Amino acid sequence: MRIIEAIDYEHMSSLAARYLIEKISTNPELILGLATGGTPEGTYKRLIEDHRMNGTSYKDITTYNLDEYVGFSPDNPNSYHAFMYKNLFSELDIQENNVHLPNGVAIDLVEECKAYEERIEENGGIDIQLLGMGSNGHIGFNEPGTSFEANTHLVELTQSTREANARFFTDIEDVPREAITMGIATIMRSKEILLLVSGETKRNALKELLNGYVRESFPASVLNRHPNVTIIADQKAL
Ligand SMILES: O=P(O)(O)OC[C@H]1O[C@](O)(CO)[C@@H](O)[C@@H]1O
Repeated sequence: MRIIEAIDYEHMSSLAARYLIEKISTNPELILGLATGGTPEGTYKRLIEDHRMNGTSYKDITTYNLDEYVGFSPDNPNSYHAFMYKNLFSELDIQENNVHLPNGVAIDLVEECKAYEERIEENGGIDIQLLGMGSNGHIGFNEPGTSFEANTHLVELTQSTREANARFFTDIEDVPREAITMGIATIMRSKEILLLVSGETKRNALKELLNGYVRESFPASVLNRHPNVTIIADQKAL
């Protein structure tokens, strides 16, 4: 596990963007795993800036997002589909057919999870997965206690995650109770992982991850078993 120390959120975002741009430049057909939440927003801003200024192209890039709320269709402004289009995709030359997120309004949600997993496999797997981490150690929406064997699946969100995500909603009651998420096993099959950690609220979680004790009660600890993980963390988190 490599750790890159950033001065602050802005610096972390610049380093992460540069890291991804280099990967995209080396492999224009990269299969990129993406995350939502506050952590990667700054990185996405910088990818957009670079696309405008330097013309880095995404036309042959394929993306798979980690998760989506159950019951939210792509046109719901609080869906992760909408988040990704607003914060990244609408500003890039990415092809809509190459963008993948779980369908939170699928009639058969279990079948949707299976199909999502299969699509990733058929594409040859994720080359690099961008991750944030919840303060309880969740990655994607894999809450503490999730089996490390889990593939893409349906989850019930914990109260702490709903509270943390309530800032994106007008009322906590509007935060969904269920989501579809890539599983820990899905994430671990990525060839490479880039984890971003910023701020004091993540300091304890990062400490837990770095102490190397791997356990299902702290999902991010599984990253200690992955052969190719880079963490970019800012000073407040370190
Ligand atoms: O980046 P944030 O908003 O702190 O969230 C942490 C993690 O929790 C999630 O919101 C759950 O999916 C991830 O998208 C994110 O990486």
